[in-house]
Amino acid sequence: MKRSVFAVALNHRSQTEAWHDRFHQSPYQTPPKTPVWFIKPRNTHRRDGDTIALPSRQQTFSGGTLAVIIGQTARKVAAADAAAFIQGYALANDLSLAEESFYRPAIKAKCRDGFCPIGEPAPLKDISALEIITEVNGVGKQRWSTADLHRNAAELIAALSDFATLQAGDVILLGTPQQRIEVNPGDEVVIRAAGLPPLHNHFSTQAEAQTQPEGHATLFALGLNYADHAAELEFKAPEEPLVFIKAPNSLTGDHCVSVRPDNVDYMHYEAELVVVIGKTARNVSRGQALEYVEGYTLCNDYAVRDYLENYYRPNLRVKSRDTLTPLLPAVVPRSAIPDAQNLQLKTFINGELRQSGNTRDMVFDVPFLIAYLSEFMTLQPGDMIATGTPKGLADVNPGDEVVVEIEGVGRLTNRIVSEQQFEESLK
Ligand SMILES: O=C(O)C/C(=C\C=C(/O)C(=O)O)C(=O)O
Ligand SMILES: [Mg+2]
Repeated sequence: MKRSVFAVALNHRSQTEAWHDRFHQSPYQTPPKTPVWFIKPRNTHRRDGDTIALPSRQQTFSGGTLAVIIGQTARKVAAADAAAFIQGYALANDLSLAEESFYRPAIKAKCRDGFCPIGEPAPLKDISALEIITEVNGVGKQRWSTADLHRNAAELIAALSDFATLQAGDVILLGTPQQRIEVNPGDEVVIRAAGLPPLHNHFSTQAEAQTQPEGHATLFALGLNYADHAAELEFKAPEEPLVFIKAPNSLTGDHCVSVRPDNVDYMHYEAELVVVIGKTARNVSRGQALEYVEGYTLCNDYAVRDYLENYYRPNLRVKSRDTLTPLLPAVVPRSAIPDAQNLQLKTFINGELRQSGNTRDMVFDVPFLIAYLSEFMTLQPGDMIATGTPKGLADVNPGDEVVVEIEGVGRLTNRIVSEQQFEESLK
């Protein structure tokens, strides 16, 4: 089944208590006002009974949690109505390396292969104070209650479905306490809760042979991968790639509309070269990286910057809203693009050139990005990397026609509509 697994950080009281002082200092300044969403992409998905390979040099921590399984399309659902959109619940493990920062997406810590096993679902009537128990090698190591979450399942469905349409089979992980449980090769971990099938996983140094995972292809995106763009947002160019993941609900195609939320000041277009992975890539060197590229396309990585908070920047509310990622479906084969690091990118608003740059100015080039990601996770055929945007951001408004273009790759047109126009088009 194709499904998106959304997860929320900092939803357990013990986490916000532990981070309280840090969240009043730089770069955070204030505690988060909205849920801090992240995505567990398909390479992390595993099932009950699967063996999970642990990274060799870093300590991994278990994060037993409850997964809410969505039963029907959910869009702008009020918390009071959310129960009708829940098909059931399952136990899950939001595995992670140590959480040292909440400032940028913790892809390296949370999105490693196998870092999200989810058990079999079951209906449950009341999850308001469900005890989630973690046992390692038969010994109880942790017990926590969903009563200690800041937001319950209904409130999270309401918050997420406000900007992201959820589909049947999508999953929301409710969060974990600050204290996590170490897991080591050889461990048997069982997550239990009354009324749900337990989730058993064996941990090892060896990965089991994986078939092509089910689930949506992952669209990785780069933040601030052009130094001139970083400067215009008053950032320094990054020293390590800033990777985030765009949720599938945000994707649209050529000649589609993108919705500008009401009452915002900054909806920015971003023309980006997109690399499409052609074959499974794990621990690929820079020298070999291009052999794993099927071809190239382009996207417009819209951002509603009013919604930026200094947590998991950029949060899904900024970049993964419905309709905010127009993507050209046609992929130009790698053989047709002799040098992906010398392509002109342009954005036109109502025919006027507003953004212009060249892929030669990427801070981290395509081979580097493939080598970097494949060092800690497996890239699968169909996965994509949106490589960041150059300088030249400007606000767009309902009625604007936005064209992004990359020489030799294509031209992608879309139109901005207001929320009201969009709602009317759905009737
Ligand atoms: O959103 C921001 O302000 C910066 C950012 C992401 C930027 C891009 O998507 C881009 O440079 O293409 C971030 O990760 O904070
Ligand atoms: Mg971008």
